[in-house]
Amino acid sequence: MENSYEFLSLVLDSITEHIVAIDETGDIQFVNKSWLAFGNKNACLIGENWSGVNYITECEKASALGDEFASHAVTGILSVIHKRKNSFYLEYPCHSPDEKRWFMMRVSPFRTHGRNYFVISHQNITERKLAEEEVEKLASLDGLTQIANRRAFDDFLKEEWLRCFRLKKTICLAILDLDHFKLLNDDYGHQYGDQCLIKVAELLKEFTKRPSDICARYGGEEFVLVWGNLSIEQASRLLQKLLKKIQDLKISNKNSPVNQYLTASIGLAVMLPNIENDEFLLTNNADKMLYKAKRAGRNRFES
Ligand SMILES: Nc1nc2c(ncn2[C@@H]2O[C@H](COP(=O)(O)OP(=O)(O)OP(=O)(O)O)[C@@H](O)[C@H]2O)c(=O)[nH]1
Repeated sequence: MENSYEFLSLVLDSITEHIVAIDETGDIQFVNKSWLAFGNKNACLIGENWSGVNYITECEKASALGDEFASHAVTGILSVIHKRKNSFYLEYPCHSPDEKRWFMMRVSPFRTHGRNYFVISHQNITERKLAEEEVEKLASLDGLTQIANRRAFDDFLKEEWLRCFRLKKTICLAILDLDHFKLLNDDYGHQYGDQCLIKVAELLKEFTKRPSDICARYGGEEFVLVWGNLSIEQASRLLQKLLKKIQDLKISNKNSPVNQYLTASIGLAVMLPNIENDEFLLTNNADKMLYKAKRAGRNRFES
């Protein structure tokens, strides 16, 4: 009984991985129940009518429609069929309209009755992928304010700099430092200070909404904003508004010589990326402008 076709196909039908076996030409020879059930649930073109269907041709059709993972799958399957690789695996997204899903596809060969066959299995790896996404997100966020941290900011700036270089567009960078924050901490306590940092970060998000923008906690009571493809005039208008909005938060800082409410100083720099400058120079310039704003009396921006 244990060696019978019925017994073995029941075993294959009981596992959750979607399994399909093909021959050297790509023609489907066997599918398990999970593979059929997934196809039926997801309106796949091949269902119960799998006999005589060529798996590689179907992947090529999907690839021609722009599915880049189908194209990788074809390359991988052929590399095992042509013995360039012993096995192949590929992780790919397969999101449905209402849930995120990822699968891992594995291709392994076997030989029987003088012919070569290939098992292609698809395993749902969504749980692992979601956990990885969460870890990635946590690693790029500042723990207190939940906006980007310095590391994520550095990565973003590098990318955005290159993008503006290619597009020949200016990029603006502003470093914002809260004024007399030490007095605020001393007068109202560190926890109050923490809440203020959270409120300011929330506000900065409002000013950096495009995909080419970012706000980040640069360290302590210092924040940084980047706007790709923005002119200095546009950035200046945004910063005027931002300075006002920070004061409008009405966060008490009673002993500040600048204002009874929390204020900020900002250094703004703009550059048209080219081969003679880089993002570090942009940051340095903004830093110098911040210093100028502090010396000029705070609660202002300089560029
Ligand atoms: N509550 C809180 N305070 C912080 C945090 N990080 C840095 N600080 C405080 O921010 C203050 C920064 O002080 P300074 O560098 O002297 O600057 P400042 O008092 O803001 O003065 P200016 O920048 O010159 O206007 C220090 O008291 C730090 O302890 C934080 O995460 N939470």
